[in-house]
Amino acid sequence: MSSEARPGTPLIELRDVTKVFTTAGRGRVTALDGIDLTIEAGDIFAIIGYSGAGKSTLVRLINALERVTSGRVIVDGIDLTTLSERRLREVRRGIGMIFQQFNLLRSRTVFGNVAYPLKIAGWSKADIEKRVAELLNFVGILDKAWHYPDQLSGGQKQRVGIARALATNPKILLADESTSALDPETTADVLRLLKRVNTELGVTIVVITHEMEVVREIADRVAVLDSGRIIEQGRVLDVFTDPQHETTRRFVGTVLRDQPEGTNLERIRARHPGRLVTARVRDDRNIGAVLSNAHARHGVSFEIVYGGIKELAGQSFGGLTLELIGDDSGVDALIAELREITEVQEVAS
Ligand SMILES: Nc1ncnc2c1ncn2[C@@H]1O[C@H](COP(=O)(O)OP(=O)(O)OP(=O)(O)O)[C@@H](O)[C@H]1O
Repeated sequence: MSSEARPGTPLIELRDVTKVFTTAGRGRVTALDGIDLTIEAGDIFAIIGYSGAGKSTLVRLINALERVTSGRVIVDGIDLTTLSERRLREVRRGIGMIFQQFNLLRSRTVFGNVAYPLKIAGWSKADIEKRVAELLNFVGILDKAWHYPDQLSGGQKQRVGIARALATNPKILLADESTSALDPETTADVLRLLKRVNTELGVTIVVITHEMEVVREIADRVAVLDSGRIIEQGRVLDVFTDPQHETTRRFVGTVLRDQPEGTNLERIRARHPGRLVTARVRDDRNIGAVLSNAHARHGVSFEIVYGGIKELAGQSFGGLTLELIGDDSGVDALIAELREITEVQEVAS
């Protein structure tokens, strides 16, 4: 791999990639079907999908642990589909990887785990010591250098995993469900560390996840994978704001929880008999101005009955459910006015 990849230039490209497994029990399984994907240098790119969508297969094609059935995988300008096994091993050295279950060597200390890839790469003892100290300092566990993995918490183990993955200065870090085994607070710590890996070290990160919260926290761009196909991709803000596909809407819904459902909705209904609407809230859509004039203009008052607003790519984003109290024509007029600036959904009674 060349040593420089300029931000904004394509670093990982999949062109019309299909991967078919032939199995004894299920016959031919199409794990990936016509995938077109470009990941640019400097990005944190998330690939999200439910179990079986094809995420792991996609990762294994990027680090050349699997070969495509058809199509091309180009990493840093090199077409992996044409390379010999020996050359593929070299390419793999430029790609770090972290895992859900950390995959540390239990018989080695933290130092030994991080030193391992450097030994294999033939580094001198002095260089290894210097590099490992630097890495452990960066991930914040220098004081644990002589501990064994079993003596560490999940978050500390993943820090070791990150230090080990970065040891040989890879340009790309693949994070496969890297926070799925961690509690929410530790997840947030590890995601913050990955963000530093991206901004301070310039490493391009591909995050594989089934959790939209992870995408919201860390990613610049996202591709949604469903049954081996990419059904949607783009900037995280755009995908969250305007999801096109039902699967994407379900993922977005898991993060925002901004619309009342089920027993929540029943409880709200029992207390608020008026018409209920959910309005999309975004920094650039000032629904407050319309609502503050609602009584004067339409004879309608309102009560906020439910809401979920999150920070996303530096903006506030979410939904507010309002009970609108007034006669039907006034409420209709207010909804029409709100719809001029944002999406408004009437909650079915
Ligand atoms: N080596 C294999 N042999 C046969 N079928 C496979 C193989 N690897 C994956 N598959 C199949 O390909 C499809 C996609 O699997 P994959 O593991 O890539 O999905 P995933 O999104 O990573 O799911 P999970 O989150 O459960 O790991 C599934 O139907 C799976 O059974």
